[in-house]
Amino acid sequence: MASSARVDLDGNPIKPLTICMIGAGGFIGSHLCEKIMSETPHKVLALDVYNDKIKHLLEPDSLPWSDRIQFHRINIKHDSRLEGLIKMADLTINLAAICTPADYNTRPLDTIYSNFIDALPVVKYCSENNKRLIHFSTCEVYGKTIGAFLPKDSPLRQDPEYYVLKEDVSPCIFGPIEKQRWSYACAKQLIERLIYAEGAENGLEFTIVRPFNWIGPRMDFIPGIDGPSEGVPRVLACFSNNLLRREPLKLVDGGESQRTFIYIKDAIEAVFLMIENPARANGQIFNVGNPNNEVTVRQLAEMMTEVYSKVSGEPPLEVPTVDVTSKEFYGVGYDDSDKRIPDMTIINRQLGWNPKTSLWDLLESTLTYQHRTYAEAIKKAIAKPAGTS
Ligand SMILES: NC(=O)c1ccc[n+]([C@@H]2O[C@H](COP(=O)([O-])OP(=O)(O)OC[C@H]3O[C@@H](n4cnc5c(N)ncnc54)[C@H](O)[C@@H]3O)[C@@H](O)[C@H]2O)c1
Ligand SMILES: O=c1ccn([C@@H]2O[C@H](COP(=O)(O)OP(=O)(O)O[C@H]3OC[C@@H](O)[C@H](O)[C@H]3O)[C@@H](O)[C@H]2O)c(=O)[nH]1
Repeated sequence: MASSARVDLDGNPIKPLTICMIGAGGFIGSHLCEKIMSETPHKVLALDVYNDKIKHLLEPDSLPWSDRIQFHRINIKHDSRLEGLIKMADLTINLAAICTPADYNTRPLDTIYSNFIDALPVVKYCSENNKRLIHFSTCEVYGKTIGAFLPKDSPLRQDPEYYVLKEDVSPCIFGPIEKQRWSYACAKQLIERLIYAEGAENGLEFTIVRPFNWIGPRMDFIPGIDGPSEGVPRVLACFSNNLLRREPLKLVDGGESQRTFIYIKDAIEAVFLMIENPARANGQIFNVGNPNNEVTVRQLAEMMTEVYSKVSGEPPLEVPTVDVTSKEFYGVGYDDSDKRIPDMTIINRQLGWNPKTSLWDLLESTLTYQHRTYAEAIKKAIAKPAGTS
């Protein structure tokens, strides 16, 4: 229910905002728009090249929030309407980016342009027009952990000092230039530094968000169903696709890398607190993740296999996983983050936020969605003889 009697964490009333959301048609944007429409009186100017994931919020005109959301089909690379839309808003949230690892080493130029060059005018227009900016960076700016460089049997590898990632302490550790995987992380790091400098020198009011593997419904695409057959999405969609097609899940380089996964709905709560508590969020860089949900990619594959079997009623495959090299899977120039545990001190102190959902529970609701949304379409696609349309 939209209500104008909302209060912030300090008990002050929150005035209705106009938010210019760039990349609103993506995974995170769609969840943010959904919650803003159903729970607040705020208006959204939704900018993206696509709107499939927010169609349900735009049509029909009779929706209760139809006067509070406007879609603008804009490519921010070249559209003179961008500054005008930023000027119309109180706050800009920039989500637009190429952010799938399969692109970082195969399309490094597009990746660097998208994550750095294309974000420049957004930062400039916010700064020049005294508009607040919430910019989406990434946990990848930390790169590898210090612990990754210790001998395998070093007891220091167990010491959190060597692996927990802290916004104001941890270094950013990337591989060599020929490992083009780091094109994304490096571009994101430089735009963070630029935003920080705009804050320091020109008084830009900013918040930087570093998401740690947010997952849930509507993430990426299922190859051959609502995205290209040869496309490689992020791991949730890769493994969902394998499960839906009853193929073994592919473990890159043994599936030894570790990640912490957070449910999109928990993470969106954190973004809401940032939106509505500018005095506590301005000038801050926030890790947003769930340190309690750590697994290796192999463990993720095993858990997803078990959960999918439960929600679909289909028995798991006898051989549920298969090993592939990163060169086979991603091509030359791939590299990986070894481990990603977010430190939560700053977000706890500033916003009092904590994630809630366990990995099992978030996989259960997400895979239920994947099964309901895609199982029939996959069956039809598989039944169709090759070459027919
Ligand atoms: N999902 C995660 O776990 C995660 C982790 C770390 C960082 N992030 C960051 O969060 C942001 C959003 O991620 P997401 O998971 O929603 O990705 P997404 O790909 O689903 O969303 C990005 C959206 O930006 C749009 N976009 C890209 N370039 C554009 C352009 N030139 N003009 C207009 N629109 C453009 C895309 O069409 C897409 O809808 C990105 O900046 C990403 O780097 C996400
Ligand atoms: O089929 C697959 C897909 C992926 N993987 C592995 O699973 C791990 C996670 O892969 P993801 O595709 O989710 O991407 P990563 O976690 O490496 O990076 C992500 O991190 C945060 C964001 O900035 C981006 O969304 C993305 O860069 C990697 O180790 C990858 O090699 C597999 O083993 N099999």
